[in-house]
Amino acid sequence: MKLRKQMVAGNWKMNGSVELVNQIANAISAVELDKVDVVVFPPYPLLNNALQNELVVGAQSVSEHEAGAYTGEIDAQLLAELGCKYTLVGHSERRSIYGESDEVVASKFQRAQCQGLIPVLCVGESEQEREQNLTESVVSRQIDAVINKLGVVSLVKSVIAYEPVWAIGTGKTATPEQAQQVHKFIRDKIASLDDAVSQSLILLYGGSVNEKNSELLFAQPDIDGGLVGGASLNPDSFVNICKSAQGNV
Ligand SMILES: O=C[C@H](O)COP(=O)(O)O
Repeated sequence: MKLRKQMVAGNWKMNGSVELVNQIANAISAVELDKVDVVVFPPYPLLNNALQNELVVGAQSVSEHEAGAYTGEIDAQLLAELGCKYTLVGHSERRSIYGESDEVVASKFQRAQCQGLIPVLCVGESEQEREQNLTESVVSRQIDAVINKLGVVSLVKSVIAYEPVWAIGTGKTATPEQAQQVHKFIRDKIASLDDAVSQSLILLYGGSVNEKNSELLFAQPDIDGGLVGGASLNPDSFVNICKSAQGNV
């Protein structure tokens, strides 16, 4: 039994359709939403459809800037006005493909919170960094960028998703023990600064989560659910993953 309410988030990345929004909305009615928070992160053009279907919704990224001359960027204020509750910040694809630095990610985190959005801060090491035993220092550095800018209390209204880069979209999931080890490291690190913040913080695991491995991953004491990519595009799989989280509460 866990005290923290579990959470399962589906990051659709640059996938999905109006039809998929409808299918997911129908499928989710089978989940006990008092036990697990279910959130979908569709591409921006589908946010409104998802909201109309009464899904809890987040954006996949957000601008660090206030509204203005930033062609192609999306303002946190507008996302909040639309009805989004969450936004991802620092997903590894944003860091590696679009060059988002720890500092930019921390600014996005700040801008999101200023507008009442809950940032889901994504952290995780590459395969090479894991082989060099740098997992803890990489994850620490990524989290410290936020703590140093905004203080540990800023984590109260946030979620952290540990997503080892080598497990994203590869089918190579971290074992429950590997994932738990890093989640415990993160929780202990934050506890050393503020125990209450640490104990209430939702920590998600992401990286090739599917309906076969989710139950064991989510059963780990410091894993509070998952950030699911590929498997969140299949309504049956996504619902089964959500159901595997609801059993822990
Ligand atoms: O945000 C989700 C992660 O990138 C995981 O994606 P994946 O489940 O397809 O490995």
